[in-house]
Amino acid sequence: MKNSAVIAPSILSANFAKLGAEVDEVLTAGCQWVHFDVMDNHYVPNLTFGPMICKALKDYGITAPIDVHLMVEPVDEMIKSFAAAGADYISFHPEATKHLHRSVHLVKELGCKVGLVLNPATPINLIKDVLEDLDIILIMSVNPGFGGQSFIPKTLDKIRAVRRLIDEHNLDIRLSVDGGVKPDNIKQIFDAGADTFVMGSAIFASEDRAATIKQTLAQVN
Ligand SMILES: O=C(CO)[C@H](O)[C@H](O)COP(=O)(O)O
Ligand SMILES: [Fe+2]
Repeated sequence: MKNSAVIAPSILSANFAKLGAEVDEVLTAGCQWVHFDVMDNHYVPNLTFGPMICKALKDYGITAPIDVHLMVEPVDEMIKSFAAAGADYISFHPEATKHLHRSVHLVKELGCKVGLVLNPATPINLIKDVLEDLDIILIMSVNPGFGGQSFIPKTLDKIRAVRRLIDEHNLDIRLSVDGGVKPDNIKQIFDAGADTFVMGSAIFASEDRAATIKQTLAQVN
């Protein structure tokens, strides 16, 4: 069964020089989470920000859940650092750890909710053995590493398949979609079974962010 819809703005597309204010703005306009893209120039060919910025957002007073998307390899040290920095959800790519069960349980032992991320060409089979341990599954609808890419339509099949898997096992797992989500395709993604929507450029590059967020929320509620 689907959870209530959540919009998680990806700060990858925010203006880092005024990050706190940018995050306040999109939360006030109705977004519920903050999506935090961590890239290491190793697992993906790009470099972003680390746990210090996560802690800075918490210290600034952000109380919305922080949804950390680790695009790093290996994962365990960053899991520890982000748990200490106040992350609420920590998701990582299953192929970025040698010991998937151990890394999944590390997140849980540190008191965070845990997610696994499937790239467009990563088979769902890879997460089946730990399915019941998960709080969220993040389906990448672009190849990871950059904001502002176009949604890959074929990933709608994977969203439908993961929704079936969650429902068949009667599990309470959020199904999130990340990459190229926009007001003009979100309804399709929602209908395919997603309940959590990461949006970076569509929100932060919008000339009227509040209107874009309102228009987006109206389609998933
Ligand atoms: O994980 C990501 C990239 O690897 C980002 O979360 C994602 O691309 C969001 O940005 P946009 O909505 O602009 O596609
Ligand atoms: Fe992401």
